[in-house]
Amino acid sequence: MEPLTTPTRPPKVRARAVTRAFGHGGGRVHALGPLDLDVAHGEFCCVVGPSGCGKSTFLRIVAGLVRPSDGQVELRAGRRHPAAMIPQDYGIYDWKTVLANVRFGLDVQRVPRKAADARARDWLRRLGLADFADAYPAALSGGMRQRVAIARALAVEPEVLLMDEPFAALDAQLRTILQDELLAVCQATRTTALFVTHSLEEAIVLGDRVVVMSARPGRVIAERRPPFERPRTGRLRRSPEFAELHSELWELLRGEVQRPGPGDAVTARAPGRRS
Ligand SMILES: Nc1ncnc2c1ncn2[C@@H]1O[C@H](COP(=O)(O)OP(=O)(O)OP(=O)(O)O)[C@@H](O)[C@H]1O
Repeated sequence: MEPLTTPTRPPKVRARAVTRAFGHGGGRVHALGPLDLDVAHGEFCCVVGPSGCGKSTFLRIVAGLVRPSDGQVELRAGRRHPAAMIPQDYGIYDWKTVLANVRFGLDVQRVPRKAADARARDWLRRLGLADFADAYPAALSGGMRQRVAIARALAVEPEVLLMDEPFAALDAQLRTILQDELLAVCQATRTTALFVTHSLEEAIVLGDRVVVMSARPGRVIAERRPPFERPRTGRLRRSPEFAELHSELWELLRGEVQRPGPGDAVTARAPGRRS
């Protein structure tokens, strides 16, 4: 495995020996770790790994939604609301208009209504939703709902954007378009991003770094830096370097997918966990 790079500034996210187990006794599942990961300021870090290896669990730990069983996660940020998360199901509210959904985080932060409306409308415009501010989510397509979720997360100007397979439910064309849009926005705002995906293609296109996790309990087994300059565009998908990296990472992942994991019913104590 290549060593983690040492950023010149302290990492924005630092995870050390993070483990998480669920359940008790014979039904205890060792879901994650021990996992070490640094994400540098402004870095777009993609995490890939076999299904059930603990990717979402790790993201939720970084978001502060789940506690690790052991280990530490530090999120170095100057603001009160440093991180925003886009969950798999988008997490938008059907009873609120598109504008109110995008403004939601700003309302929670008690940003005055006029300023919050202006910022929300600006994000709607950037994501091509300006004409839908007063619509309700039920009237939107899947891709538009996804854009609302992205706009809502970015409207709070988070220092760290956490995304859990945000494009999983979309068709291939729309996924490509939204990948390019996300890339453009994150490059422009230099937002630090931790992005979980099943798709190697997506990870290579978006990531400054692609981190590969083992089968459950997920640990970092490899990381690669896609050799593409920024600003990037989706055209890099057609380059030989892309194909080469994709095939290398796919071999690594295939080994993990085929590796028999510990049975869910087996008692598995998180390594290093104090009893
Ligand atoms: N709240 C929970 N209670 C019990 N087990 C859980 C809980 N959350 C996750 N797990 C278990 O932890 C393991 C890791 O789950 P997690 O959702 O983090 O994996 P994942 O890598 O994100 O999977 P996928 O790629 O399929 O979304 C799985 O075995 C899952 O069943």
